[in-house]
Amino acid sequence: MKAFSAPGKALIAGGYLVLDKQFDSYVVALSSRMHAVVKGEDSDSIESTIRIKSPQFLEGEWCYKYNHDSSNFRIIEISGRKNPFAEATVLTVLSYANPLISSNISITIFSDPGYHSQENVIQKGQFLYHSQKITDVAKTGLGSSAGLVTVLTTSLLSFYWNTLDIKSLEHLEIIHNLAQVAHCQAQGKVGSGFDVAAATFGSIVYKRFDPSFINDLATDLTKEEQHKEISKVVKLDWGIKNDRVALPKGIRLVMGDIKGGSNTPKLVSKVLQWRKDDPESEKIYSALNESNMKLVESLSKINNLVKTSPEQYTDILSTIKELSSSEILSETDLKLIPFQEVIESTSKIRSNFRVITERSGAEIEPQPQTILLDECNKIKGVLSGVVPGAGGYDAISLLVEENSIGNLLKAKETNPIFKNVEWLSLTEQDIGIQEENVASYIDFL
Ligand SMILES: Nc1ncnc2c1ncn2[C@@H]1O[C@H](COP(=O)(O)OP(=O)(O)O)[C@@H](O)[C@H]1O
Ligand SMILES: C[C@@](O)(CCOP(=O)(O)OP(=O)(O)O)CC(=O)O
Repeated sequence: MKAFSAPGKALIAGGYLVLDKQFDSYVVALSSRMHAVVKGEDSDSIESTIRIKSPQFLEGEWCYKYNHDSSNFRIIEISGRKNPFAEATVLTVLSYANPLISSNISITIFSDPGYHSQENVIQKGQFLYHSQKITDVAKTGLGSSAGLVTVLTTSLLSFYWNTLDIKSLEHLEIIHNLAQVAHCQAQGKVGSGFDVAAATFGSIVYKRFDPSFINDLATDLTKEEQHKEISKVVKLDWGIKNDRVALPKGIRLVMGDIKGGSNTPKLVSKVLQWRKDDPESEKIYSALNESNMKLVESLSKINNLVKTSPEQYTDILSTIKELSSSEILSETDLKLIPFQEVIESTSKIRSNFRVITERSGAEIEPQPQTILLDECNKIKGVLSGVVPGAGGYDAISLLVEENSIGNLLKAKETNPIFKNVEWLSLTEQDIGIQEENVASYIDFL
């Protein structure tokens, strides 16, 4: 038996731009993780089974069978149940590993509470159990399918390859590329892949791959052809950027779930159409990119400060704790410059998002979110706040001095503007795929 986990994500800079491979984005990996426990044995039957259980959801079990004598990798789910993400992952890893002998594999999935709505649940240990099917439970937007696909890819591959080493960058890239293929095939479209990249590598500055790596994959192939095809594509250098990052010590990411929700594909299609139609769009994209990169740079400056002057840094944090963002901006102490740059670049990211909102009609930072974020900025210790990812009414992400979290809780109690906000109990955990101790899941298997 082995166990692995992969993190959820928040895209704090680079929404929409990340769809285009000329732009970098900043993705934070979260402490809400998707887990998988895998066990399996070889068998001498012609038929192999891969059973995937997700006991936190009603009817959360899918059993895929395939026949070793068959000329192609065709798998069937024995009771006709659908889980496109599980199915595409099984098929992709199977065609890559091309096992010579049959096996029976069982994988149990556990997802941390942050991924789904916490209504009508029973808690067992660290996990929440829902009374509905996975497709009927509301999501919070942390990227459950990317987490699932990535952790499933890792678990299955670890069964077929007992030399799999998730500490090796080369192996991680194989996991990543396979997971991207499976995720795009299950979604029926090739997105930017930032969620799968964060699930694999952790917090990163990310630049996407060329969609042709996946779009050009041939279909209707024999087993040998399919194995060759996927092996060739997985080995290629996809040219992505996945530079590891982490938020500076003492600065916490806080996610506020907004009771509302937006439809990412609809927002994306509006923005892409606007980008084609509006002659000003390239200028606006370029200004947004500049502010994104300024944010990345200022966070990196703060990280350097932590390393080079740790004592001074502790003093700066205790100053910040007492100030709102506008008060930080009016300070003249030179040591505060990188923090002022975080505030200014975030403010520019937001104003560019508002320009796109107005010109495209896609509600990325609609007015209620503007009011909410402006109100957050008045709270002492809150450095900055944005609408993460595609924006809209899904969530807000704040960067907060770690001892000031109490100020947010107080605001929720006293200020009616925060009525629809639920502060999620998660934070950054910058590590991607990691191996876990099987013993911690035994009670739930
Ligand atoms: N814990 C889980 N167990 C089984 N399947 C899961 C789990 N979490 C996610 N999935 C799969 O991912 C799908 C949700 O994907 P999607 O709609 O893209 O949401 P998200 O934006 O969270 O990735 C589910 O319907 C299911 O197929
Ligand atoms: C617009 C985007 O660049 C970012 C969307 O980020 P979200 O984090 O909002 O994504 P979902 O979880 O799929 O809703 C589209 C993309 O990169 O695919």
